[in-house]
Amino acid sequence: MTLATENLAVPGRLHGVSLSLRAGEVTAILGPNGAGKSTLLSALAGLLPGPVSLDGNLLGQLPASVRAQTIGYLPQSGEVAWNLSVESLAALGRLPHRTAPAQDAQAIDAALAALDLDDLRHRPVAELSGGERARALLARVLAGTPRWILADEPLASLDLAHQQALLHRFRALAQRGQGIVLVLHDLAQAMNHADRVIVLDRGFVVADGLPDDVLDPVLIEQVWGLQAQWLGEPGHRALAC
Ligand SMILES: Nc1ncnc2c1ncn2[C@@H]1O[C@H](COP(=O)(O)OP(=O)(O)OP(=O)(O)O)[C@@H](O)[C@H]1O
Repeated sequence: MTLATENLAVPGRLHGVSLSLRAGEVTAILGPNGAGKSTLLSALAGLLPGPVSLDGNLLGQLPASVRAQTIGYLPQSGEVAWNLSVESLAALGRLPHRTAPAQDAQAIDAALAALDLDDLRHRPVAELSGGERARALLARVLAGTPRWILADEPLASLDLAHQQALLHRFRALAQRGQGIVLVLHDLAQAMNHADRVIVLDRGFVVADGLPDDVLDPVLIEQVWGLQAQWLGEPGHRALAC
């Protein structure tokens, strides 16, 4: 099960990106502001033109319904166009499916529980805090039970406890065979929770591999311009700058 691209170029934004992502793994896409992370994620989701393939089939040639069932995409912006309830927002994740109401309800309940939204399920999204709204938007993605979850900075506005819970949830989903692709800024989260990291700089992939191999102080200084060193034990590392 792969989501792959070959020589992907978006003028001025991405240059000759080739990679093959594997389901069952948590992949973190890292890089400074403007490096091209969101552009890459939206291209992988099929939202920009480019040669992206799912298990060898070009995304553009797959029916829209199959793409929508298979890839769940969480954009960086936390905007919600309509003032739906949290539950109704999550239910939008079921639209690509034609399953029985009971099955839909089960998927929605599971997504709301996973995001700690049970108590907020009837609340209009306009009356949520930023972090609550971010969790509600992610619930929509989880409710769709997609094989691939592509999430752009899903942890950005969450408190520490919800960040940890979500990282563990992503791990559990990967263990069940889903492909998890996260744009992150926190290198320690990538180091501790990703199976693979891809580092972008000015539109180029400059590193791709195991977190421990890729995120060495030399690369961090080269890409982020920071002198840093890792502290702590594997799985619980912290970055001192
Ligand atoms: N719609 C667009 N049209 C043209 N250029 C864009 C567009 N969106 C982003 N860019 C530019 O493309 C480059 C990559 O942007 P992108 O949003 O992919 O970066 P990013 O790595 O996700 O950054 P950040 O960490 O700030 O979210 C930037 O130089 C940005 O200014």
